[in-house]
Amino acid sequence: MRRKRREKPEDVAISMVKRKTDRDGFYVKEIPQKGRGVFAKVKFTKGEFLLQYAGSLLSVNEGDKLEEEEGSSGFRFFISCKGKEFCIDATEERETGPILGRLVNHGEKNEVNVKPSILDFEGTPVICLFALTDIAEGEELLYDYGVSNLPWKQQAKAHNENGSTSSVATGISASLKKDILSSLEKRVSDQHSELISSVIDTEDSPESNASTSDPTPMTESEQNEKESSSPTKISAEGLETFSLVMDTKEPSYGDVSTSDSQPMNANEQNEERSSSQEKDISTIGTKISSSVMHTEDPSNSNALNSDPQPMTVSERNKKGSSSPDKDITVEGPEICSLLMDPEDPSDSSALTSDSQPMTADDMKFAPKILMKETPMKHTEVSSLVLNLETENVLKDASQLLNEKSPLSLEKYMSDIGSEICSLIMDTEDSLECNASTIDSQLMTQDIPAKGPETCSLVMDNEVSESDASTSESESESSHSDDYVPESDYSEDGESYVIPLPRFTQRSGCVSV
Ligand SMILES: C[S@@+](CC[C@H](N)C(=O)[O-])C[C@H]1O[C@@H](n2cnc3c(N)ncnc32)[C@H](O)[C@@H]1O
Repeated sequence: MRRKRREKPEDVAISMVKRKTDRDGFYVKEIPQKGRGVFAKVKFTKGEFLLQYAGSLLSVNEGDKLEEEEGSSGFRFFISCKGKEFCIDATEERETGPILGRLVNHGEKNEVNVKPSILDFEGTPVICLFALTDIAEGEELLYDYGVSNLPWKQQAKAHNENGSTSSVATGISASLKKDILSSLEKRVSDQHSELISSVIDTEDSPESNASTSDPTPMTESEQNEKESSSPTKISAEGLETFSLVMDTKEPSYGDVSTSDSQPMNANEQNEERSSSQEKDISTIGTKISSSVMHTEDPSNSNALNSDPQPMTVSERNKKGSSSPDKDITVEGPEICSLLMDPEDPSDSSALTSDSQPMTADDMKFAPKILMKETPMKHTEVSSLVLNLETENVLKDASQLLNEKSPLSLEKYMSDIGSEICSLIMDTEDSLECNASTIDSQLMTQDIPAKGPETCSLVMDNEVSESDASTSESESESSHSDDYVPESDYSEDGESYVIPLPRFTQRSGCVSV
């Protein structure tokens, strides 16, 4: 008996296109980080027709216009068929018809199991997906979108390399960054109010004063000795010496406290201890976030209005050498200005018009956070990171405060300085990496516009090796069980198949 000849996959494809429906054997599942994906419910053999990528057929100009106006939807593919270019736009989510093809996700070279091809169906190009390998039950269908530097890849890479904070600043548009920033500002400010109330509560409670538990206030000579001693010794003394620890570690601020010729006497020391801890924590949050806000928005004049003791630089100077925070306070505007973009003259108004420099209390925490010079290059990013970190600082400081643990609080505050510096540097690295990503995406975007033959460049680079090695054997075995569509007119002269390299997506799948 003669064995029935197996139907050619492209004929199966055309008959499914005619029926305007998906074939059975697939299901859709949500995948973390990817959205929906299509999975095989049954086994499929290499070469089999799987699904149609159905959408509206547009001219390249129409597709380009939509890309420009709406950004990339992730569902617009620019293809070429018989020397002409088209766009198939599957952005619209349909209820009926072939709806699964558009949900197939991108896969890396080593994971792809699907091959897209373009068939000519009654003069109209259609994208059909064929099995590139045997596909097991439960396997996700994946094909190569033909776009290098896919945005989600960059984001995942940055996330892996730098941790979650960096990814916040990577791959996001300026407007999104602005939104994040303003929402962070709000959160920081809310958190700060919460912290203030918790500090007030803590101060009201007699047993809760962590600093008063210090049993041995220093004498004047002890205090003098302390001023010149090692960071380790100083840091063990208590919170008020925290700025000395930081100053010693950071030479450019060494004069802030070590030049202070008016050490505190024992009473002052005691008083300082009893009030400074909670106050420092609560005010530094406002100051840092306000500095960021001022830097971002010169018109924001009420950010520091709640400061109970604002003093101008000249007021500070008039206060005389008896003021232990004189030197520190004079430094305030300068430090704030580190956050400003030196190349943007409009920024200077933000702080020159601000008559409320940081106080000495603020400086105990501020120098390490503010002094890093790197952020001058990317004020916006720095502010973002500072906002994030301010929020974390406030949260953690609040927790430590609740734990009434001055030493751990001191250590924590000391640690965060360097963490923030490296975060800012990481973020800047990511930003640079992102800039080059955007460049390459723009290049990728330009390539297909130059003509059908250049469309293949993107795909060629990605799949040429594996594809070239299989295409010949595929052609040879085009009528065998292993049949995979080839790049020739079929026997009836109607259906037309273009191999992978002609299939490319014009731009990244996610708007950047
Ligand atoms: C053609 S759609 C695929 C279906 C999509 N997952 C959904 O739920 O609608 C392309 C979009 O899916 C996401 N995507 C596809 N492949 C991905 C991958 N490997 N990793 C992460 N996201 C992916 C991207 O958001 C891309 O813009």
